[in-house]
Amino acid sequence: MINAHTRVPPPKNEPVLSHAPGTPERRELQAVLKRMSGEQIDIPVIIGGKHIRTGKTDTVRMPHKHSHVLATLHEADASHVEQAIQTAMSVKDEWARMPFQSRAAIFLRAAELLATRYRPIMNAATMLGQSKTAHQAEIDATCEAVDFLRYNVHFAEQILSMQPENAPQTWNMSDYRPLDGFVLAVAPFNFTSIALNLATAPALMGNVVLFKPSSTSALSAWYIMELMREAGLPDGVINMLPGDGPTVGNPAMASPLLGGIHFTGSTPTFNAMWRTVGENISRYKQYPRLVGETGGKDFIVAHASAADDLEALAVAIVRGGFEYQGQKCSAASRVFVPESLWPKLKPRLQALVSEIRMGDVTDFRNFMGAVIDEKSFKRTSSYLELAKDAGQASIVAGGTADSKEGWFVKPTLVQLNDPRHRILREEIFAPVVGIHVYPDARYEETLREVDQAASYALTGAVFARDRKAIDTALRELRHAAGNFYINDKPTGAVVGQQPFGGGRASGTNDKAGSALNLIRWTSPRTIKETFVPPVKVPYPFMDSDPNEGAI
Ligand SMILES: NC(=O)c1ccc[n+]([C@@H]2O[C@H](COP(=O)([O-])OP(=O)(O)OC[C@H]3O[C@@H](n4cnc5c(N)ncnc54)[C@H](O)[C@@H]3O)[C@@H](O)[C@H]2O)c1
Ligand SMILES: N[C@@H](CCC=O)C(=O)O
Repeated sequence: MINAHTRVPPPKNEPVLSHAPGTPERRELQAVLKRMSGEQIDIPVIIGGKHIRTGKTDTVRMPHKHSHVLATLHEADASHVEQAIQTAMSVKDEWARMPFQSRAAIFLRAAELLATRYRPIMNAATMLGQSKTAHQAEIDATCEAVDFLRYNVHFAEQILSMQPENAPQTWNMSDYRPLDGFVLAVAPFNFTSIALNLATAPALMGNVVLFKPSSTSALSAWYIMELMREAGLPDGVINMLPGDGPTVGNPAMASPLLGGIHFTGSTPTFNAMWRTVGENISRYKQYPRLVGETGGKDFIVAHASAADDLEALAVAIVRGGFEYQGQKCSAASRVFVPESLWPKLKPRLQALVSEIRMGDVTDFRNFMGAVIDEKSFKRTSSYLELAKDAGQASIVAGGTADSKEGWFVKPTLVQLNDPRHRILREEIFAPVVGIHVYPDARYEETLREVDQAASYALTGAVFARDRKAIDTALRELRHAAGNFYINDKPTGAVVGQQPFGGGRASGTNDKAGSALNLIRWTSPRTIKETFVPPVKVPYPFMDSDPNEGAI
C-alpha cells in the first residue's frame, strides 16, 4: 500500500493516427489485418477468467464478405448467467476494497496498452468484424476507447474528492461505495469503444460486471477482454457472456442482486429491458440503476444564410450521413434545406456521393464498408422500397443494395415532400438520408417540425451565418438534441470535449465519458463523526431564567 494523497495523471485525448501511405501505423495495421483474415478463432464465454466453450455456437463473419468466418462464438445460457453472478459476487468485496490508486492504475495501463501494442489489433478486429474503414476504426476502437479509459479515471478522482462541509467539532465524509449488487453491461454492435466503456466504467467505480457484447461485434469484444486481462484486471470483475439478448439478459434481470444496467443499443431493446425490470421490481434487494443510451433520428437544418457555406454543408451531410454506413447513433439521417439553397446543393451532393467508393474495408481506398448483417440489409432494403414511391419520394442519389459478396447499401439521398414521412421520422441505421426542402420564409415552423416530428433527441446540427437564425435554432431545438452542433456535422463527439447522450426516446442522457455517467455507478454513504459528543439531554433553551416571568 502507499500512504499518500495521490493525483492521477491529467488526461489527454489520444491523437488520431492518419494511416496514410508510408506510415508505420499503416504497415502494422495491414500486417495484423492479414493475420486475422487468415485465422479463425474460438470466442468463449469468460467467467472468473475461465474460458468456457459451451458448444452452442454462432459464427462471426465479415459484413463486407459474409462467406468469410472470422470466429466461432460460444453462447451463454441461463446457467452461465447464474455462474457469472456467483463468481462476480464472490470477488466483489475484494475488488471494492482495492485502493482507488490501484484500481485506477489498471485502467490507465489498459489505455497505454491500447494506444500502443493493442492499437492495430483492436483496429483490425473492428475493421474485419464490424466493417469499419481504417479511419473509422482508429477514431473508435483506439482513440475513443483510450479516451474513455483515461478520462474516466480523472472523473472518478473528481467524484471521490467531492466531500461535504463540516460544522465545528465534526468531520463529514462521502464514501463512494459501488452499487449493492452487480452491473449488467449490454453493448451494441457499432462502437468498440462503447462496448469497452459500458463494461469498464462501472468496474472502475468498484462494481463487478456481467458484460453482454453484441454477437456481431464479438471479435473486438474478445480483444477487449484480452486487453483488460493483460492490464491486470482481476478475474471475475468483468465476465463476458455472449449470446442471444433475452437468453442472457432475462435471467440477469431476474436476479435479486441486479444493481444496475449499463446499456447502449436500440430504443425498443431498452424499453423491453426496462419493462422486464419493472416486472421484477419486488424481487430486487435494491432499486437497480438504469442507464440507457439509445436510438437517434439526427438532423441537419440549413438556414438560407448558409448560402456561402454550401460546400461545408454538403460535406457535413455526406460525412455525417454516410461515414460507417450511417450506423452511428449520431448519423445525420434527416436534412432540412431552404428552397433557395437546394438548386445548388443538390448537384453538389450528387457529385460528392458519386465519388464515394464502397467495398472491402481492407482496401484503404474505400470510404464505406457494408452494413452489419442480413437483418440490417433487409430492413434497409424495405426503406429503399419506400423511397421508390414516386408520389411521396424522389431518389437524389443511390437507392440500390447488393448482397452477393457483402451487405452493401449504396449511400442514398431521398427527397421527401411530407416532413413527417417515415424516412424522416424512423431510425433506419444505414446509409439512407431523407431530405425535406422548405420555403425559406418557414424557417421557424420548420424548426418546430424538426422538434416534434421524431420521438428521438440525440444529435442535431444547424448551418447558418445569421446569428439570429442560430439563436432561434438553439431555442426551438433545445430539447431536440443532447448534442447540438453549429456549422458542423452531428457526429464525432470526443470524450472530454463533447460529453455524449440524448433525451426523449434517445436515452437517459447520462453522458458517456463524463462524471455524470460515473456517478450512476456509485451509491454514496454519508459518514458524520462528532469529535466531542453532547453529554446531557436538555437543550440550553430549557434552562430556567430567573428574570423571565410566566407568559
Ligand atoms: N445513444 C447512443 O449513445 C448509442 C450509441 C451506439 C448505438 N446506439 C443505438 O444502438 C442501436 C444499434 O445497435 P444494435 O443493433 O446492436 O442494438 P440492439 O438493441 O439490437 O442490441 C443491443 C444489445 O442488446 C442486446 N439485447 C437484445 N435484447 C436484449 C434483452 N432482452 N436483454 C438483454 N440484452 C438484450 C443485444 O444482443 C445487443 O447486445 C441503434 O439504435 C443506435 O442508435 C446508441
Ligand atoms: N459518439 C459517437 C456516436 C456513437 C453512436 O453510435 C459520435 O458522436 O459520433
